[in-house]
Amino acid sequence: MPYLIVREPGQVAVSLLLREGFCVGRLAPSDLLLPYQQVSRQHACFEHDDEGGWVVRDLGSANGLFFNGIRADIGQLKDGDVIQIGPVKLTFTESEGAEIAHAQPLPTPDTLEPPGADRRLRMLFEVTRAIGALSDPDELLGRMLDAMLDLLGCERALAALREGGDEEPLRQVLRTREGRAPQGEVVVSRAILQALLVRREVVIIRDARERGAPHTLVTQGILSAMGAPLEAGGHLFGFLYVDHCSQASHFAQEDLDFLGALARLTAAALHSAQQHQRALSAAEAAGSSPDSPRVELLGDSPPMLRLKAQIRKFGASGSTNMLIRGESGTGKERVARAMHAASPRAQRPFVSLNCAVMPETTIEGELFGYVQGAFPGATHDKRGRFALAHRGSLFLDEIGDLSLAAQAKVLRVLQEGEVLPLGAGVPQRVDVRVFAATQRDLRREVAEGRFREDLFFRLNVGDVEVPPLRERVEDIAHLAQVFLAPAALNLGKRLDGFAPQALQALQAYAWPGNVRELRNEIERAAIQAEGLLVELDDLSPAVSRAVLSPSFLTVPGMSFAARFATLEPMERALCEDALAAARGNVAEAARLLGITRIMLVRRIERFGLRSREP
Ligand SMILES: Nc1ncnc2c1ncn2[C@@H]1O[C@H](COP(=O)(O)OP(=O)(O)OP(=O)(O)O)[C@@H](O)[C@H]1O
Repeated sequence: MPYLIVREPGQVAVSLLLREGFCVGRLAPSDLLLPYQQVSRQHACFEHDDEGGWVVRDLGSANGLFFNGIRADIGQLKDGDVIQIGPVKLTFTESEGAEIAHAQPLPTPDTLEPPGADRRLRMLFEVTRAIGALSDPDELLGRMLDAMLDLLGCERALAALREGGDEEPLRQVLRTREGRAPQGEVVVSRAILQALLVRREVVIIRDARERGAPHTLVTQGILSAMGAPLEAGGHLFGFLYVDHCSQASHFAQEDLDFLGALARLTAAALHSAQQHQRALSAAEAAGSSPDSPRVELLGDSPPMLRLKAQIRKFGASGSTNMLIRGESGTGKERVARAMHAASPRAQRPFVSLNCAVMPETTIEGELFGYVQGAFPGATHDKRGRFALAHRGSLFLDEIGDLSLAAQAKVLRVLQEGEVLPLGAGVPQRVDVRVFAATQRDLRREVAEGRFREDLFFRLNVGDVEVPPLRERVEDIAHLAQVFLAPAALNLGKRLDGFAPQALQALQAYAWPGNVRELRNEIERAAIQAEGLLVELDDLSPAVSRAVLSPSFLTVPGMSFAARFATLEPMERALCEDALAAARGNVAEAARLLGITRIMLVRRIERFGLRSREP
C-alpha cells in the first residue's frame, strides 16, 4: 500500500496510509486537516486511475497544488513525487520502509531554545563548554552517550561514525545502561538508516508494536527508538541513536528535540576536530617534507643526503611497511614523519606509540583498542592506535620490545588488514602503513628467538638506517645554530652563535645520545651563556673537554686551520690539569708539563688561570 509522508513546518513528519478518495483540506471532513490560510476547505484528493495507479487531483482550490514544483490540476503519482499544498509537503511513496519514518528536519540553531530551568538544556550548554576543551573525539562521544543514557533514560545509546568511504561499515561507539551487557554491534533498521543518512532527518519510533514499525525493531524486541544525523559544515559524520526495550512511547517530542540539539553540537565538535587534524597534517607535511625550505629533517652531510633520497623513494610508495634502524635520538621518528609527509597518506593521521614504555598488560589495549566491559576497568570503548591511524601511518617505536604474543597480533593485523579490539566480536578493517623503529639488531633477535621472523619480514619490506651524529660531523654546526635560536628566544636573550672553540668542542664530542643530546646541550648552554656567543665554558664539562681528544685532530674533512685552533683549549686544559696536580705550584706544574717555568707563567697569564704564586 502507498503512503503519504506529511511534512508540516516545524512538526514531526507523519506517514499516512492512502486509500481511495483520501482528501486533504482545511476543514472536516477532510482526511488530512491542514489548518493553514493558503489551504482551501477541500483542497485535493487522491484516487485510483483506470489502470490501478494513483493520481492527485486539485478540487478547485484557490491557491492550487504544486506537483513536483509545477502547478497542476492533476498529477500521475509515482514513488518519491512531492505535492505541495500551502506550506505543507506531501511525499508519495510506495517503499515499505518509509512508512515508519516519523521524521522531521533537524531544528536549526535559531529554533534552539536558550537555557532555562530545564535540566536538559542546562546540560546541553555544559556539554558545549566541555566540547571546547576536548581534542579527543572518542572521549567527546563517550560523554555525549553518557549524557544521553542519563537524560533520555534510554537503555542503549549509540554513535555510528562514517570514517571510510560510503561502502565501509560505520564505526560504532556504544554505551549501555548498567545491567545490560554491551553487544558486539547494534543493528539499526534500514528504514531508520535511510531517514538518518539519506534524508538526513531525525527519526522517532514511539511504539514499535504499531503497524508499520520496522521489522528489525520487532525482531530485536525494541519498543521505542530515536535517531539524529550528525551533520555539520555540509558533511555527514554519521548519527546518534537511542532505544528502549521495556517501554513503549518512552520518547516524546521534547526528547527528539534534545537528541537533535545534541547531535548538532556533537557534529560541530567532530567537524572542528577534523579541521584541526587536517591543519596539523598540513603543517606537518610542510614542515617535514624533504624538499621544503623549512625542512625539519636538518642536515646536508653525505649520509643525510642519501637518507633523504631514500625518504623520497620510500615515501612515494605509500603503503610499504618500513623498518627504521638507528641509535637512540638519531631522528628515527622524524624520518618516519618525513616519509609519511612525502607519501599519498600525508593528509591522514600519523599516530605513534612507544612499545618500550608501555607495560605489557596495557600494550594490546593501546594497539588494538577495547570495548566497554572487555576487562575490569574498561569503562568505555577505546580505539586502538591501529584504528586511529586508519588510512594513515602508525609509528611503532622500539618494536623489538613487544612481547611475542603482541607480535603475533600485530602480524595478524598486517596480514588480514583487520583489527579486533579486546572483547569485541566483530573485527574492523584498517588500512595502515607501519613504520617500525628499533635500536636493536632485529636479525639477531630473530636468530635468538625473541622476535618473530614472519613479522620481521612483513616489516622489513623497506629498510632505512639513520646514521649516528658522530658520523655526520658536518651537520653539527647547522643543527646547533638552528637549536640555539628558539632556546635564546625562550630565555629572552640575544645569542648570535658559538665561539670557535665552543663549536670545535661540539664537533669533537661523540654524542652518544645523538641529535636529542645535542639539542639538550644547546638549550643548557643557552642558559649558561652571558655574552652574545656561546663560549666553551658554557658547555657541559663532558662536551667542552672533547676538544682534548686526539682523535678529534684526525676528523676527516677538517681544515688545518680548524685543527690548529683546537690546540689552544687543549693547551689550556693541560695547564689547568698540571696546576691542579701540583696544587698550584707553578714550578712543579711546569716540570710535569716538561716546559720552562716562564713558558707556563705566560700561559697562566694568557688563559687567566689560577696559581699559588702571585
Ligand atoms: N635531522 C633532524 N633535524 C632536526 N631535528 C632532529 C633531527 N633528528 C632528530 N631531531 C630531533 O632530535 C630529537 C630526537 O628525534 P627522534 O625522537 O626522531 O629520535 P629517535 O631516533 O626516534 O629516538 P628514540 O630512539 O630515542 O625514540 C627530536 O627532538 C627531534 O626533533
